[in-house]
Amino acid sequence: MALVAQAPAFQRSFLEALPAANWSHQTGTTRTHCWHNCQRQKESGQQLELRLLQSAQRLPAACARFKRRESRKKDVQCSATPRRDSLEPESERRVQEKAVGVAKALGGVNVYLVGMMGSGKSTIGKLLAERLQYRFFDCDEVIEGAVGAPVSQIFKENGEDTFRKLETEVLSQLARETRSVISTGGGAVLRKENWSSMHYGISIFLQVPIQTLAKRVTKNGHASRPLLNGGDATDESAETKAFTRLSTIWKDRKAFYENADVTVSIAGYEEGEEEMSTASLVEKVVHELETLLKERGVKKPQDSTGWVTEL
Ligand SMILES: Nc1ncnc2c1ncn2[C@@H]1O[C@H](COP(=O)(O)OP(=O)(O)O)[C@@H](O)[C@H]1O
Ligand SMILES: O=C(O)C1=C[C@@H](OP(=O)(O)O)[C@@H](O)[C@H](O)C1
Repeated sequence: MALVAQAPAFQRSFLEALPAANWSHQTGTTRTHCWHNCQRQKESGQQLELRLLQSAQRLPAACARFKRRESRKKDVQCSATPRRDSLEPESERRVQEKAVGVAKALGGVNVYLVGMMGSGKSTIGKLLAERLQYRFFDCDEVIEGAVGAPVSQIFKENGEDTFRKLETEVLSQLARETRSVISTGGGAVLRKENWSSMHYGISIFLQVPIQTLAKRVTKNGHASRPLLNGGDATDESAETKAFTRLSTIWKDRKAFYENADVTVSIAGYEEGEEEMSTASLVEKVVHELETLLKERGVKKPQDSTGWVTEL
């Protein structure tokens, strides 16, 4: 336990939270896995502790890398291609003006996006961050950067519980940031500790009909979403299977998502009708944020020239 005892507080709690002998690590260019290694090599407890310490140390570095990368970005690249219409010039002017006012009124407070997998947290999060002139973090990507393995692999080889502990650690670190939009994983709402982090900021629940989610995740393939049990995206019934699985997950999580400060729903379009464009959705999110700030009685922010932002 020597290394654990010497580690700084955050790393100590992180190390203690992780199940022993259940971790992924890199050796040179070949990724191997502790669990299998332990079986084969019967590694000593100290070697394992060293590995865990190294992984824990990579978390702040992964957050920092993410921060640098995002701040360098000029154009936001979305992972797929949802309709990203530009708004009419007048709407564009109005929403941008509104976003400036909202960002001032937020005073650096973080915005967390929660919602089911495929609800658009990453896509909308990046665009919202652009509008607010905030940085953008995707929790899953920060975890993947720290561990050096995709989420699906962490689930498969280390188990969901280990992933959830990492997710909690990342959220607690990101809560120390300011002026950030944070896209959480779909299951982040399940843990009370995560809400302790998210309650430092404002949480927005992106509510999307299950049928739409099923279509989106099937189109994307399930590889990156282990909870959908790796259904084959080319299988004709894949969407039906995804719908069934997502419906069960939704039933278990509905109440947790409803803890969010704001709900932005894209329900309301009919079968066959096109999905709401991302630009309109971000406009809606900015509007809901403004409404919330007004309800909370946030004072109209005033800049040094005495100009008052109209909320
Ligand atoms: N408003 C939208 N209209 C159409 N497709 C969308 C929209 N928002 C997201 N998508 C698509 O849905 C999929 C899942 O989006 P993503 O942002 O990765 O969701 P999440 O981060 O919540 O899992 C992606 O292929 C994305 O392009
Ligand atoms: O719903 C969930 O429990 C999960 C959602 C995923 O994130 P997205 O919501 O970004 O797909 C990812 O964190 C992991 O596969 C677990």
